[in-house]
Amino acid sequence: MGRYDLALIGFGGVNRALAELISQSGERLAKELGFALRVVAITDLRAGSLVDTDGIDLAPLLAAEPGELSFADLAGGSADPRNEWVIREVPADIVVEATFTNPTDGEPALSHVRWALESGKHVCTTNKGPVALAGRALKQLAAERGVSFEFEGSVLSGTPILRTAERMFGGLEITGVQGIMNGTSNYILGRLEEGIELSAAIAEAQKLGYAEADPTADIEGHDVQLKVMILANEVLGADLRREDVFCEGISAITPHEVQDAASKGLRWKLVGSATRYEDGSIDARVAPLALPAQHPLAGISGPVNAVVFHTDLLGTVTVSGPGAGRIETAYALLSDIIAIHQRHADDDTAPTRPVLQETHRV
Ligand SMILES: NC(=O)C1=CN([C@@H]2O[C@H](COP(=O)(O)OP(=O)(O)OC[C@H]3O[C@@H](n4cnc5c(N)ncnc54)[C@H](O)[C@@H]3O)[C@@H](O)[C@H]2O)C=CC1
Ligand SMILES: N[C@@H](CC=O)C(=O)O
Repeated sequence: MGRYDLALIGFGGVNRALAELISQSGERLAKELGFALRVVAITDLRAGSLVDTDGIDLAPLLAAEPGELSFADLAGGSADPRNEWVIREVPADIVVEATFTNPTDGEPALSHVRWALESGKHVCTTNKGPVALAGRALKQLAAERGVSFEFEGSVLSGTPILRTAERMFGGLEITGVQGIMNGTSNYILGRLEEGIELSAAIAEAQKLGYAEADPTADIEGHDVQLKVMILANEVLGADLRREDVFCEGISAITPHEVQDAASKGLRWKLVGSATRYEDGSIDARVAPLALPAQHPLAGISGPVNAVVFHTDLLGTVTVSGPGAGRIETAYALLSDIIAIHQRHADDDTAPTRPVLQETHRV
């Protein structure tokens, strides 16, 4: 049976959940999927870096409280994340990028992805920054190096919206997308409706693992802005920059407004949309809307998200499922790894790496 060696960049909620999945269910998954997974490197801003090309023993790391983890005193460990060295030099097959999303310039995640692709390694990421701001260039780089760049978790977490559109909508013309694409703000709007204060609702979303490290991105709509860019670029063939997407968040909406709307049968939702017009122009925006109960997005509650695709032959098609959550997003990474396997398992031109044991090949 083949095996993929992984380098995890960022060891917060999502990559820890992936490590847990590998540690607890690795054998079952290997039987089902036909390949094993092993973690050979982890880097984290706070914990440092840890490398073991024979495979890191994940159980003791997962037993430690996230805030207390330090790799400095472990064999193969350092207090320094050494991201570039780890990404370029450690013989991993797949680099799994799950550091903070930076909506302004995508860094440093953008560099992490670029270094990995330049080194001939596959990349999967849940980080929206590199995908939204440089997706086209990164896909080009991946194609040149004969590797994959996968990012299913960048929109709707583990709900396979990008792959559904790519693989299942052949022959359809998609003219627009409209959706609830942020679990945190949707969860918060629901809690405001129940009478919870904004600050308390944000704290809950953080504890549940839905919110960004800086929840401003969730509240002010920047997270959805990136997701609209990704969807429009992937599904509508657009090439949007951030300034092309109008953005207004939910920070100005009061609990009273949410409750008042609910009493009139309306639900406030943070809606992202992109519409392609006949002249080829695209209108893309993020804004809170008070939706009537019969709208397909009005009943989407909590961290659940949904996207309505407008198509020529089917009318509207709605995909709905988890939009945030550590385990749900780790599943997106697993689905990316499966996609890499499906695409490359038969490659006889696997990229060469500096230190490559035969067992690293799949
Ligand atoms: N949590 C969720 O529901 C979802 C998260 N995402 C995205 O996935 C990524 C990870 O999310 P979480 O794990 O929830 O975030 P998190 O904040 O729990 O973890 C991020 C980790 O990255 C580390 N980090 C930050 N900068 C680093 C650097 N330069 N080098 C090494 N490590 C670095 C931090 O120390 C932290 O441990 C984010 O980009 C987020 O936007 C995407 C979909 C859903
Ligand atoms: N903070 C984001 C996480 C997923 O992208 C959200 O709440 O949707």
